Amino acid sequence: MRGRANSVPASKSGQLLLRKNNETEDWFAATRSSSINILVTGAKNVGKSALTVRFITKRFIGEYISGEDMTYDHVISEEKRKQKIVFLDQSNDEDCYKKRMPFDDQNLEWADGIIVVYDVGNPATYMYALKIINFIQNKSSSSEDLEGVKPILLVGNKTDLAMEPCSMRNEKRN
Ligand SMILES: Nc1nc2c(ncn2[C@@H]2O[C@H](COP(=O)(O)OP(=O)(O)OP(=O)(O)O)[C@@H](O)[C@H]2O)c(=O)[nH]1
Repeated sequence: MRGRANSVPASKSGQLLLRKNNETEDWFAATRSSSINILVTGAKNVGKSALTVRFITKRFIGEYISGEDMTYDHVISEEKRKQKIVFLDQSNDEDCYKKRMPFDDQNLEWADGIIVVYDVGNPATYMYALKIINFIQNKSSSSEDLEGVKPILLVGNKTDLAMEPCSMRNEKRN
């Protein structure tokens, strides 16, 4: 564990409630009816937790729990209307490329949308992300439980690292 969950600040626009993922059947049922649910998935170490916390707090911070499944509750307010969004951030393990998928059917049924993250500097994580998207699309079209095709967002993360050699080259030129 690299982060300190208690020091994650609340966002100005809503509430950040972060907890270790210990959801039960009741938790799935309750959140399905009361919130917009987002599954965050992808290869290990691509920045799933960092990206989720950055979206909620608007800042890149190192103070979050990494390497564990987590859920984050976030409330957004728009025109006096409040909407709760729950993120399920699933940690992956070293053997993730060998395993079929990092989530189960229940996770997929629960999700209203899926964010698939890859590291722009690591092609293997991109190939894995495509595999995940392919799996979800095939599953959605063949399963009645999934209620049609879910929106999927493919996100390339760690762009700052990918740009580094280029900007260093430019500095040398100037
Ligand atoms: N430079 C840089 N580092 C990042 C970025 N996003 C995440 N990291 C770092 O990458 C490492 C992994 O980030 P996590 O958010 O824990 O990755 P994860 O995908 O949740 O990892 P697992 O839970 O182990 O599957 C951490 O050291 C982060 O600080 C980014 O955009 N840029």
